[in-house]
Amino acid sequence: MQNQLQEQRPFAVYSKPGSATVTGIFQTNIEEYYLTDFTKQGFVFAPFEGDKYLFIPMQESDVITVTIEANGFAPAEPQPVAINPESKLGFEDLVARCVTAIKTGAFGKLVASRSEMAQLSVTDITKVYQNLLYAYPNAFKYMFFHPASGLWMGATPEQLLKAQNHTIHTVALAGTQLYKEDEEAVWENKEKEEQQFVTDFILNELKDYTNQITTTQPYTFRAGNIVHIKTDISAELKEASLLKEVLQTLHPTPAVCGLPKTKAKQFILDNEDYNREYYSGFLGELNRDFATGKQAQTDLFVNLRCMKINGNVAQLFIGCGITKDSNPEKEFIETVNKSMTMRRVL
Ligand SMILES: C=C(O[C@H]1C=CC=C(C(=O)O)[C@@H]1O)C(=O)O
Repeated sequence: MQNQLQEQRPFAVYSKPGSATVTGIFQTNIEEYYLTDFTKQGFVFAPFEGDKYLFIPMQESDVITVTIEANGFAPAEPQPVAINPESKLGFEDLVARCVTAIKTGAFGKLVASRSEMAQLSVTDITKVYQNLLYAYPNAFKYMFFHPASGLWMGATPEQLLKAQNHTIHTVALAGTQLYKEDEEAVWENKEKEEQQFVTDFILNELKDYTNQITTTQPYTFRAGNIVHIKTDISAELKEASLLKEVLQTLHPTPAVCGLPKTKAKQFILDNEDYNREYYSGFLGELNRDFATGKQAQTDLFVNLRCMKINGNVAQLFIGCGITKDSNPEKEFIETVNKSMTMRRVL
């Protein structure tokens, strides 16, 4: 990884939820590749906005898979975050604007986000990635570098799309509360309704491209120090060649953008005062499982609980779903809670 960084060659290192292995795809040249042909095999890193998807093609890369050695790393509880009053007010104002827009009836839901800076306490970034690996076994943990994007890391709980030949799998994720040991999460009707809304949207979007759609019951799903409501959704693609269409239908998901999707995206671009870049984009394997070498396997995740690292400073990206009942201050606190996912490993 250090070599790739020094020579400015793209790479992706990642470990899937529940997996005991880490896979690395190391591009052997410094070319900038973008995804144009969705039948190609490689690793994709897509932004929130636009269709310039960074791509590390398999043919131009060395692939290594290693087993994670147990080390017993226990993430420390981070120091309380010093809250910047200006960014708190700015975010609360954004949430208030979202609520007003939702109340006009134009949106069912919007996702407001912000970024904040944090100092790294270690100089070796591979150590930060190791911490992520040990701290979040059930997330998709990655480190990605490309000269066009810079260095990113994250531990995301949200699958965008898993495809094995014709069978696809996605999730509807919404609702957030702090994880409490030995206590079952109790969800308010408002949160259950919001999550059902997301499930219904996905089912409706998939119906043109798929048959035999099945869903699980909504269940509580832990992601580090917080929990969400999740429904697993599976379906059969009418044709394998529809992968691109399905992907573009699902991205950006209601968990990171809002409903209706196109209008919500424009609202975000007009109202957020920073550039999301690759936060709330997506990333992962396209048409190949690199650990096993199996083809026709796609495994993509939404880029959440992530950060961009520059020297010893990390830019953390965090957002939350806003509905007509949202309270701006509570939503700000939720972003602080979510930021702990990253702060605990820095
Ligand atoms: C947008 C984020 O989380 C999403 C995923 C799950 C639950 C969410 C929520 O309850 O607001 C968010 O929609 C983020 O972590 O930046």
